[in-house]
Amino acid sequence: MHVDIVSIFPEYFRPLELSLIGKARARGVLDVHLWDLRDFTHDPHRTVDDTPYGGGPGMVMRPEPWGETLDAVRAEAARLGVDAPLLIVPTPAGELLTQRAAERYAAEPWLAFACGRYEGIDERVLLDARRHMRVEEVSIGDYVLAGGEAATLVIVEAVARLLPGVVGNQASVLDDSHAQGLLEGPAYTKPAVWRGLEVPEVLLSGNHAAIARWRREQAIRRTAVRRPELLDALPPGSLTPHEEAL
Ligand SMILES: COc1ccc2nc(C(=O)O)sc2c1
Repeated sequence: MHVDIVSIFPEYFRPLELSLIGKARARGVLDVHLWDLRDFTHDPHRTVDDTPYGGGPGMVMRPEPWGETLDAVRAEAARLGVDAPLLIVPTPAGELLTQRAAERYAAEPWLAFACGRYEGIDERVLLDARRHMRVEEVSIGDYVLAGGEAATLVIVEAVARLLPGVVGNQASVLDDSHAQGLLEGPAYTKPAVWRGLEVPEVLLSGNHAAIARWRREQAIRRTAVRRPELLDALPPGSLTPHEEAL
């Protein structure tokens, strides 16, 4: 997968050189190209923002540098044989990111991210981008960040870990919270007793069927308490009558 990230803070993405994603990049599973928006300005101060039409607080990101940068991103994608990357624009006004969306993004050959700052990007940038690319406006939660960079890091990590070969044990990806529409239950490791706290006996029993049953029940109970709406969203018949009663 190829990922383009446009930002005025490309150094914000140093974390993508570390750990799982850094290793995936070193192995060629993932290719990340950072674009500095200021490289596509033409004034001495490399200006990327201006006051909002209609007044109001803060500044809005100017359309010209964005238009030129996204043209360059598209040209690079075309040069490498991709007719149009999916452009993801993190914004508080976006659709909420879900695991299903991350799975959909993981199937794309090429993702581009437009990281806004200030009060956002001139709307015409998105309108123009939609003439040439699929564009999705995405939020990572019901809170507001200072810009799209942190959200882009979250989305890239949620997507990259789904790519084959990135996470060593692919089975662990399938059992993660939200992977099956449920929250993960509690996990334990050695020692069997720590500060007087014991590991649940079933996990020491070696009875794999009982362990699997216990883990699923724990996941259902935790989901029912913390995120009941996820249970409501499960496909009909996902829970047995016994599990429904938990
Ligand atoms: C100006 O660009 C921004 C500002 C805040 C913000 N908050 C996000 C979120 O997903 O919470 S994405 C995002 C982009």
